Amino acid sequence: MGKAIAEVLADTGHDLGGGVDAGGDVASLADKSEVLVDFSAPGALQGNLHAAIGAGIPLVIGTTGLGESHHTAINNAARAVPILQTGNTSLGVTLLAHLVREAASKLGPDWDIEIVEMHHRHKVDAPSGTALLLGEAAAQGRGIELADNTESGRDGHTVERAEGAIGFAALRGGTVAGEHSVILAGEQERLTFSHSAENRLIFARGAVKAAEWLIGKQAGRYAMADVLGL
Ligand SMILES: NC(=O)C1=CN([C@@H]2O[C@H](COP(=O)(O)OP(=O)(O)OC[C@H]3O[C@@H](n4cnc5c(N)ncnc54)[C@H](OP(=O)(O)O)[C@@H]3O)[C@@H](O)[C@H]2O)C=CC1
Ligand SMILES: O=C(O)C1=N[C@H](C(=O)O)C[C@H](O)C1
Repeated sequence: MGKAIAEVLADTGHDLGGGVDAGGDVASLADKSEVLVDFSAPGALQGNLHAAIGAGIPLVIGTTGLGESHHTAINNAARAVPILQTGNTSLGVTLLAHLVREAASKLGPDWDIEIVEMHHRHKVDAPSGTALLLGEAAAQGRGIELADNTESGRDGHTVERAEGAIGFAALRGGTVAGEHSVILAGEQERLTFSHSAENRLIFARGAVKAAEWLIGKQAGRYAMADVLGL
């Protein structure tokens, strides 16, 4: 993603302050930057939050595989600086989440919701951040807590799917940039909402747009839907 963002920045005329890999000096980078963009690994989050707060600059977080403690740390840091965190920076997925929330709010709990995703062989986290974002949108539409209604990886199950559950299935292979489908399965009918990322540049473009939008905002936690006015 670092390379994709550098490519987009070159096209938009922004200056790239630099980049850090694991063990890099993110605090020094933040000190000479207007905004930080994080596509790395959950282990880098704490250092990135400290760097953004230390420099008093906004932070865009695209890193996935975040757990509850990471989200608590983001919420705390967002009291000091503006932070936008999202499992997917693309325009298409942001709109898709909006549509899924709407559909789930209109259809009753007898419509089972399953989320299927496929990514390249190098991806380490599952389900993807996007799948979780879409699951969260479906749960919000349905008025339930995702954490209490998730079925993920049914290997070894000998029971029926739990009523009202939101199911997740993850496939990995090849060079797939990102495929997501949300299936709403009712009695004798089925609705499928899908998004296909043909290239990683869509995520980079969205991240740059988010960074541009975040500069000058008040401290707080933001999402891609705020950038797109959804
Ligand atoms: N929100 C979105 O729209 C998208 C999110 N992503 C997410 O972004 C993340 C990165 O994806 P991708 O670019 O494919 O991954 P890569 O593995 O290609 O790159 C990760 C980069 O982060 C660096 N890194 C790893 N750990 C740390 C650390 N502790 N401190 C600082 N840097 C670190 C790595 O450095 P080194 O090489 O030294 O290990 C590497 O440069 C993933 O979580 C992915 O799911 C990806 C695409 C879109
Ligand atoms: O790791 C990736 O490649 C991607 N990660 C994000 C995710 O976890 O959903 C976004 C996109 O699907 C690509």
